[in-house]
Amino acid sequence: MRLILLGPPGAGKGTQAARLVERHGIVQLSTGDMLRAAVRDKTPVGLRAQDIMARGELVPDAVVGEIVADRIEAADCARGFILDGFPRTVAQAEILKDLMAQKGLTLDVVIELVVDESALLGRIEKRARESGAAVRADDTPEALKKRLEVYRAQTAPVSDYYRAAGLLQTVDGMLNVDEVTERIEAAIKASVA
Ligand SMILES: Nc1ncnc2c1ncn2[C@@H]1O[C@H](COP(=O)(O)OP(=O)(O)O)[C@@H](O)[C@H]1O
Repeated sequence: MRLILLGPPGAGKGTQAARLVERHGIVQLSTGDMLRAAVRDKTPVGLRAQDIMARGELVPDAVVGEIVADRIEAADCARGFILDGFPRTVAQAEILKDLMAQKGLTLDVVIELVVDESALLGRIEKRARESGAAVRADDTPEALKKRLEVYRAQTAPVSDYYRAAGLLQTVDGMLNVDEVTERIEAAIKASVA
C-alpha cells in the first residue's frame, strides 16, 4: 500500500503515520525527518537546507525529490510506504508521479487531515514544550507563521491536484487521536481494492 498524508504543521500526520506503520507493516517516509537528519549529519543537502528550514520556508523541489527518489527504492519500501511531508508543492507531486511511473509503482490513496488553523499554534507550542531540549529550530512563533503561510500558498493546491486525480480522501483531524485513526482506516478500506 502506498499512501500520502497531507495536512498543515500540527495536523497530526506524524502521530497517525506511526500508527499506520504498526498496523500495515509499511514504512513512514518523512521528508522533514530526512532533512533534519541531513542537517544533523552536516551532509551537503543538510548544509543547504538548514537555514531554509529554520525560517519555515521550503527546501527546493529538486533537492527533496532526489531524497525521496533514493529512499523509495530501498528494500524496506517493498510492502509500501506512507509519505509524510511530501509532496508539499504541485511541482513535487509531478516529480513523484514521474518517479513512481518510472518504477512501475502506483499510489493508492491521499489522505488529508483537515484541522482548524486556530488549533495548530496551540498544538505546536505544546509539542515544543514537551520535547524540551530536542526543540525544533522551526517551532518558533515566526517560523510557524511562515510554515502556515507556505502551507496555504503552496501545499493546499496539492489537495486539489489529488482531488482532480480522484485520489483524495479528507478526514477530520479535530477528532481525538483514536477516532482520526479509525477514519483513516475507513478511508483506506474504501480506496484500496
Ligand atoms: N517536501 C518538502 N519540500 C520542501 N521542504 C520540505 C519538505 N519536507 C520538509 N521540508 C522542510 O522541512 C521543514 C519541516 O518539515 P516537517 O517536519 O514535515 O514539518 P511540519 O511539522 O511543519 O509538517 C519544512 O518547513 C521545510 O523547510
